[in-house]
Amino acid sequence: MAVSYNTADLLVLAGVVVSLVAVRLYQLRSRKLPPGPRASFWAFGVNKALRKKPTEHVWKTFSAWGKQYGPLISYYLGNKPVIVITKADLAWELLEKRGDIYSDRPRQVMAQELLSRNLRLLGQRYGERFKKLRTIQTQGMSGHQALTYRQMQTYESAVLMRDILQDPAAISTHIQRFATSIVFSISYGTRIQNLDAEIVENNNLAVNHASRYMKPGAYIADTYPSLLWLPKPLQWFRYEPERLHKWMNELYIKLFREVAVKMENGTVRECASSRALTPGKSLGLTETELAWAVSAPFTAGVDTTKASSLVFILEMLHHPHIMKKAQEEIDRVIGDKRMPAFADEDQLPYLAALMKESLRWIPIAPSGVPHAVTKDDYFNGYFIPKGATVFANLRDMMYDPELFPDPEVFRPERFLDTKNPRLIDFNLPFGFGRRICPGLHVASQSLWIFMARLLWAYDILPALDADKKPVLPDLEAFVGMLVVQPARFECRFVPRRPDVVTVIEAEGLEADIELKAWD
Ligand code: HEM
Repeated sequence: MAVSYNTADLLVLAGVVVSLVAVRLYQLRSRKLPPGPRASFWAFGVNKALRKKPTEHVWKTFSAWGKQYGPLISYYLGNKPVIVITKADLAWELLEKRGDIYSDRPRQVMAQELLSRNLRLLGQRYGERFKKLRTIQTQGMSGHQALTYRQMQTYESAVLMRDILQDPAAISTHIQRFATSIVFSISYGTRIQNLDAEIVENNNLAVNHASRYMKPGAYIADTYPSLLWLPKPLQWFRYEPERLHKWMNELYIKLFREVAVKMENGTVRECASSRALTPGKSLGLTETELAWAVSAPFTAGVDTTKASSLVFILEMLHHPHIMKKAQEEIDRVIGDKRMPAFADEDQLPYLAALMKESLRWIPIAPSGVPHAVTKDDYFNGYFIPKGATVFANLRDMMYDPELFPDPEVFRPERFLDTKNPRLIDFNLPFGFGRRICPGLHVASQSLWIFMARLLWAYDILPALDADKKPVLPDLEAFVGMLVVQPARFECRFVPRRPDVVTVIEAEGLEADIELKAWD
């Protein structure tokens, strides 16, 4: 039945809309948002401090604002309120304890809606689909499940130590291969021997596109989503992400279907894809949703592991006395006839503390990954409006003198002496609440075995200049946006004893044989 409206109906409708908008604007103006910079009218709501240098790391701006306005800050991006938290206890209070309303991600027109069609977990809006996609991750990477990857991580780290021996200058590439192979084995049951493989290049490209589109304030459609009301042919900004989406979709589905074929042939190695393809385990998700779900470890797990490993090397170059102390512990427990293994973990408390301090001193996700709030909320007398983006500026939290006295000092002992359960079980680098990094157990295992074996095998020494003087890499030179890593630097890896080489070669050979099961 056709419905017709008369002028009076339309006027009433317009009146209701205008009243609702007016009430909302009144609420936003009259309720007290946390303090912070306010953009001028002529800045069209885009804060000038963030506009000036779009490539500058936002955590630095947030940090400066924290000093000026306090630990809870607000500003506007377009007409969207953004909250920034710079103290961990406030973040735990909001993002963890009130996780039922602080677990959304901000609306991302470019990265999530156009490029990923709401399929990528990292930017996934909170809701039923998120819960299912997240379950796929937690099932595949829980603390318990992560234990089953230790064997593969042990062998991959043996290969990594041998790669460093053979070509130390290519350390960054070796670590990337190590990290890539681990996440690929977890997702698809297949290892990666060579980064030149087309499938790796394509996945890297997909990740690069995703992080490019996630940059806050970089795209006008993110600041002004109302541009989506334009007729489609006039939405110039959607063509490229939509074209890339099609390509990414084909990539992820192809990888997923290859596992299905292996399952039919009985040649599959258990992995996230095979579990998702097992009858009764798909949680009612479509093939496309599952294919994107199992791709998540690649998106979020390669750059992060690589960045943390490079950061560790950088920190050891700047703190040789701490490297020595950790090596003394390792030598005492392990000796020189074999490399450290996961079974030694409990006997290496200093190494465990060193790993935590390494993640604290240079957090590789310095401004965290933004959450969003799904209901109006009040905190400490401030109003936090529904829909606000919420950044937890991890870099500030790691340098909070109340939590970490003398925060500028690199001192692993702070994690040995502590009785604070938050520092004993230190997952602050991995985020908060229902969005906490689901890969944290896998990542911690990769980092632990890498650090243990690297320190057992090598002295990490600065590069030498033409006059044979040591050159320390710059601690301020970092590249990246959401995840940052040290700008390219040079250093030397010197085998600590002649028999180290023999052990590395023998364990490398054994790893080659054992890893054939993942080929
Ligand atoms: C040292 C290495 C790593 C660090 C520091 C790290 C850190 C983080 C952080 C801060 C978040 C956002 C949490 C939040 O929103 O509150 C995150 C999310 C995520 N991480 Fe990691 N991560 C690491 C390694 C990994 C690895 C190895 C994997 C997979 C194997 C992984 C998979 C993910 C996924 C899938 C998400 C998105 C979760 C969601 O949005 O619900 N991460 N990570």
